[in-house]
Amino acid sequence: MAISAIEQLIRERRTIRQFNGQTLAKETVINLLDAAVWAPVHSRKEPWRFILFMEAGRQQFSDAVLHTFSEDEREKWGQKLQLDYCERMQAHLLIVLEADARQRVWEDAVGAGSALIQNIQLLAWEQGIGVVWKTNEYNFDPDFCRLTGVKPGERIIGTLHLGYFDRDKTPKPRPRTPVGELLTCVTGE
Ligand SMILES: Cc1cc2nc3c(=O)[nH]c(=O)nc-3n(C[C@H](O)[C@H](O)[C@H](O)COP(=O)(O)O)c2cc1C
Repeated sequence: MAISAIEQLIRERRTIRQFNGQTLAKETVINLLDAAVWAPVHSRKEPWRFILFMEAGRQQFSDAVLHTFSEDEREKWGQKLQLDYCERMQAHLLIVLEADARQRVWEDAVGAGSALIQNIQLLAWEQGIGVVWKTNEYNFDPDFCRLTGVKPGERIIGTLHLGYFDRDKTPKPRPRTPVGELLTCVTGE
């Protein structure tokens, strides 16, 4: 049986960590976000906001990451970071949620935010744009938050790096467990 376009997209999408530096337009990223917000949300108020670093603004993001590094790490990784974050990657997008001490409210917000992130990843992939979704330690660093404009009371649930990539360098998929090994099916028979 032929698979649908959306199934193919879901199966083919891969996390991209190596970008080729081809210019990505700001409008393209905004259009991705504009569609991605149609993710399911279990609250009256959408729980998210976004901080986007592109073009010369990438330097601010890169500097904020560098700020969280030790002297040794800066020495070792500084140059590569500059190349990756300010030249090869085209956009850094922070997905920010309002923190909430109530477990259910928070988990609903993270669930909705995760659905939104997958929407972005799939829509981007469809256009040949690669994405890596990162949850680095720096997401929890108050200095990093301050330097990137994340407000007190907000939490970053994902940093997305976006950009074009060379198709022939698409990573091989990590195998998934066959569903038969994961599924308990109750049919009442
Ligand atoms: C919640 C979450 C956090 C992730 N954080 C990172 C990360 O910090 N660094 C990274 O390189 N990849 C990260 N990834 C990407 C996964 O490593 C990737 O999805 C996984 O290797 C499967 O590869 P695929 O997306 O190509 O199927 C994250 C993915 C998810 C869902």
